Parts: sequence; C-alpha cells; structure tokens
Amino acid sequence: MKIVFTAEYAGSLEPFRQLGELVIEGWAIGKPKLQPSQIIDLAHDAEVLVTSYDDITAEVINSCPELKVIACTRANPVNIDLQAARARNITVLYTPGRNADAAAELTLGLMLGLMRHIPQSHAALKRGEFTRENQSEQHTQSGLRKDVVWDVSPESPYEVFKGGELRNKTLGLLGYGNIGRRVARIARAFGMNILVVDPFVAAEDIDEPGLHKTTLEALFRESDIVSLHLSSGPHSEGLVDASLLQSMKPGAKLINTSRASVIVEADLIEALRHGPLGGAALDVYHQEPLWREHPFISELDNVIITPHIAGATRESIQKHTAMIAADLQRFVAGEPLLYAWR
Ligand SMILES: NC(=O)c1ccc[n+]([C@@H]2O[C@H](COP(=O)([O-])OP(=O)(O)OC[C@H]3O[C@@H](n4cnc5c(N)ncnc54)[C@H](O)[C@@H]3O)[C@@H](O)[C@H]2O)c1
Ligand SMILES: O=C(O)[C@H](O)CO
Repeated sequence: MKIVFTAEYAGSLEPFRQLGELVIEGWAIGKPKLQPSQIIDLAHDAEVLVTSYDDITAEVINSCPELKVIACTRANPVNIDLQAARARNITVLYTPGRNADAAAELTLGLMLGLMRHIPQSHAALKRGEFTRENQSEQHTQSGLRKDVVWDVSPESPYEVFKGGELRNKTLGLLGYGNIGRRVARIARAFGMNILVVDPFVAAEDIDEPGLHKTTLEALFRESDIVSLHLSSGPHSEGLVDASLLQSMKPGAKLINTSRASVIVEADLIEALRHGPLGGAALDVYHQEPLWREHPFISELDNVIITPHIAGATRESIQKHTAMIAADLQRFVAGEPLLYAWR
C-alpha cells in the first residue's frame, strides 16, 4: 500500500511505515499549499493520502484512481471535496478534538489576560512605564526609599490595571462540543458558574451543579464573560450581532477562538468603542492575517489579539498523527473506524 503524506506531523511515523510504502512531502509553517498537479504527481498511484491544508479537489481525487482513504488532520475536513470522495467510495478520515485541549487552554489564558490586563500591563512595563525611573518626586521627598514605594496614586499600576476575579463570575459558553466542554471543566475549577447554549446538545447532557443550559438571549444578558466555541456554517453566520452584544452587562467581556464569521465585526467594534463591552479577546478574524490599520490593532486598547494560534501546540500535531495512524490500522484490519467523516 502506498501512503502519501503531505500533512504536518509529529511523533512516530512507524505505524504508517508498517502499513506500506510511505512517501513524505510534509507540510510546515510557511510552506505554501501544494498545487493539485503536485499532489497528483505524488499520489497518482497511492491508496492513502494524508493531508493537512492542501485542497483535495475533485480533479485530484479523480486523477488518483487507487485512492481508498483520504485523511485530513483537521477538526473539519473543509479542504476535501467530500462529494467527489463519496462518489468514488473513498473513506475520509479527520481528527475531531485533536486541538481541543490547546484551544481550551488558550481560551482560559485569554480570559485571565482580559480580566487582569496581563498583555497591557506587560507592554506598559516593557515600554518603561511604571518603572522606578518614573516614580514621582513626591515619594522620594516623603523620605520613602524608591525601591520600597507602594504607589497608590490614581496613575499607579495598582489602579490602572485593577482587574476582576473569575471566581463566582458567570461564563456563557456558546457551543458545547470538544472545546466548549473542556473550557467548562477548567472554568468550574476556577469557581465560575456556567451557562451553555448548544441547540444540538440536550439539557440533560449539560445540566449539573454550576452548569446550566439556557437560551441565547439569556446567555448574553446574564454572563460576565461570553466565550464562543460553536462550529461555523450557514447556521451560525453572523449569529452574534448588535442585538445580542448590546444586551450584555456593562463591562462584560467576549472571547472568540472559534470562527470570525459567527460575529458581525462592525457590531463588535461598535460595542467595544461605545460599550457595553469592556473588552474582547480574539484569535480569529474575518480576514487573516490582520493588517496594522485594523481597529483591533491600531485603535482598541481593550482588545487582546492572537494570530489564530488557539490550536497551535506541538501536542495537537502529535495527537492528529496518532489518531490517523490508529484509524488507518483499523481500516486495514477491517475494523470499525473512530474518525471517519459521514
Ligand atoms: N482558533 C483555532 O485555532 C481553533 C482551533 C480549533 C477549533 N477552532 C474552532 O472552534 C470551534 C469549536 O471547535 P470544536 O472542536 O469544539 O467543535 P465541535 O464540533 O466539537 O463543537 C462545536 C459545537 O458547536 C455547536 N453548535 C453548532 N451550532 C451552534 C449554534 N448556533 N449555537 C450554539 N452551538 C452551536 C455544535 O452542536 C457543537 O456541539 C469551531 O468553530 C472550530 O473551527 C478554532
Ligand atoms: O481548523 C483548525 O483545526 C484550526 O482552526 C486550526 O487551523
């Protein structure tokens, strides 16, 4: 069996080697996607194609007559022409949840960052603000040593960056899948109360002490922090709009590590400029990468931004490599598959 590997990988490739001849044209950060003609050159006689981000088009699929399995190392095989694969009876494997721990942990990092102004206070200190060189003369004249002064003026970091605690706050989770559930578990450990909206998960799978399924309107109205973890698609396009954002508590926070398309960006910017939002933390954008004049970069100090890195850990890559290897072994053994796209 010939296995062509154009995916990002980590950990052992031995399980693949045991299944057949392995041809590796691995993806790496900065490496452009392969063109269909390049994939066809590599995989025209392959039975298995493992990819991360390459577009596996109908042309590719139909030019590789031996293909039996296409494996995509993403939570959603959006880059595979699923209809063309189905027409050829090709099994499509994918890796749901491979980066769920990564995305959940970044979400909590962003939440703490938002509540305690960690990026802003770090940047200010690095710029030389709040250093001993800037201590007011008053303190030295009062006879206190500069290095033991505890500045409690309105301009002191203690005031400027005074934050809020997570304990006893209400966290609203929109989407209770792989990532939403993990965020809920960690947030409960911080002592947060959790509201959930997910039309595809029953209340009995959610409700337990500290966790409660509610309506979209109540979630936005009652949460101190709303974190978005829903899947994208026509069902969620522009779901978070002015009517929901304007119903939030004054100073409430919003976190989006899911997909930008679920928010109306202009409505978010308005809610950050003029309230009620006190801040937002974003990992995903309507157009990526962001550009310097974008308000999230050039204007809004109450926004924390990361460049679509929620899922980017070494462990995520190890997990997807192992998930695909295990399902390929099951495929060859004729056993039921765990991660086949249906
Ligand atoms: N920023 C990143 O690097 C990164 C990394 C991983 C995942 N993601 C994104 O995070 C999101 C969640 O990923 P996941 O792995 O948990 O997906 P998942 O499929 O496990 O869970 C998504 C959940 O959203 C729910 N949902 C769908 N429509 C909804 C709606 N209208 N309202 C509320 N809930 C709704 C689904 O029922 C499902 O439970 C996805 O959009 C994914 O693309 C981003
Ligand atoms: O699609 C995914 O798995 C994440 O957004 C990272 O690309």
